[in-house]
Amino acid sequence: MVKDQHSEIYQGQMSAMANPLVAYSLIKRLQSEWLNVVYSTEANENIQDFKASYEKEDHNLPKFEDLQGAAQALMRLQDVYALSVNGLANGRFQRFSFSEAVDIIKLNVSTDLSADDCYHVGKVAYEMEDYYHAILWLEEAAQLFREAPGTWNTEDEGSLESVLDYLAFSYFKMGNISKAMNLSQELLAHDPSNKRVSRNIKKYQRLLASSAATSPNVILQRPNSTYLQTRTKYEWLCQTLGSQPTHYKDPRLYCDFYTGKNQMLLFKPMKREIFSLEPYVVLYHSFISDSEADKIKELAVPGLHRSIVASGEKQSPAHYRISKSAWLKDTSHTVISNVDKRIAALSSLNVQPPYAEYLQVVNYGIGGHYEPHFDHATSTSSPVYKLNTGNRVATFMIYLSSVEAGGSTAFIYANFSVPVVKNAALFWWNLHKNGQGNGDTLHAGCPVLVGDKWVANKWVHEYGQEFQRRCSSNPEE
Ligand SMILES: O=C(O)CCC(=O)C(=O)O
Ligand SMILES: [Fe+2]
Repeated sequence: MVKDQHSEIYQGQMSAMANPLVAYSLIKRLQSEWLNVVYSTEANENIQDFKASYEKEDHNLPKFEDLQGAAQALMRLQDVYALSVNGLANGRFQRFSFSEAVDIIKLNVSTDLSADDCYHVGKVAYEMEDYYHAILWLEEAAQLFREAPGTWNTEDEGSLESVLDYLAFSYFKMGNISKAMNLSQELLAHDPSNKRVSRNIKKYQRLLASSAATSPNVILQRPNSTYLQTRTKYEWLCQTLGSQPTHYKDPRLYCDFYTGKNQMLLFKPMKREIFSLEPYVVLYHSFISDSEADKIKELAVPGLHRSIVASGEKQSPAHYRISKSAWLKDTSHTVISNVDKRIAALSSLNVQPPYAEYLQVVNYGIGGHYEPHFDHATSTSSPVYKLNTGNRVATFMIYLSSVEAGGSTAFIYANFSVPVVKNAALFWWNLHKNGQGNGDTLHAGCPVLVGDKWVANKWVHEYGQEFQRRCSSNPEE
């Protein structure tokens, strides 16, 4: 049966993996379900061959932390895009609008999640002591197990009993004792000899009888660990998927063919879309060609590593930036040096090292994101100063791919988001002309809902630009 499910997925195009539900269930099948099947009694025939071939492939298969990451990605998508868990379990991306579930995107390739898939997401949340998500996913798992009583698949790790056990404890932790008791009683009916559950029921009864018990109407709230001061705005900007209609109401935000002061551009003007004046943010359409984008991605693949962020003087991975990245030198290929030349022509900035960093290529996988941040250093000990060429004065960010949904670039305080436009480049100044960081540039890469997002960053530093960008003591400029 598992084999059939695998062939089903492999026969679909690779783009099926762009769907986070397909990606999650495939990772789960390869990580834990294979293991369950290999070590099951059903696998008795040809057991040696079966185990040997599993062990041979083991190092290529996703690890437990990959599965945990995929489950966390689903919960991130659920939160940021306000998706219903029931919709996700049915292979759909739905949001409630006036108490009606509405599809926010329809896909040709999707997959339902099994009861065990939902159980696993719930368990990942439970283990992080995130009872909010645990309850939502375990409720879905319990419902799916209840709908098919007595059926259990070899590849499953969970069962209705295990779901009820975790669910009851999650409700208990959230202060909803009567729910915890009802679920424990349901569990006891399936497993009457379970002494631990009987003891728990007695404890819940005592608590309910005493004044220590809290109201059963405790509201489920998202955990504080995902707290961000700007979260509501960030999520709203992500949900609109870029290009707010209000953006077009201001006549100063226009589109033109830009030639600047550069001869190269006179022959081939650049399509410029002004997104914002304060901070100054513009999108240059068709900044690179499809073949250049493909080449940059190809050059980056061997060097991709989990992205890191500055934390004090050091750099380390962080839950708020989930992606892989690689650095490409201008000398690594003519495509890279040509991109540098084009950036210099457009911005008149000096992008020669060490006045700019190498090109950073970033790939966001399922649920990949970069929460609100500044590109410039906000502390003097930041690694940004390692080049000894000052702070990051400007960002040039090229979209090397499109995405099917999500992944827009949200400017939180400036109140707009830019959709992913393949081959376009987004430019903005990070610093005021007096060298101070511009707080209005706070921005984020929204989680990728469906697709495989690639961008390339070119960060230009302050030094070397003295004649290109004159300083000013006016803090407004
Ligand atoms: O991916 C995006 O849209 C934003 C990326 C970003 O801000 C960064 O890499 O610094
Ligand atoms: Fe950034």
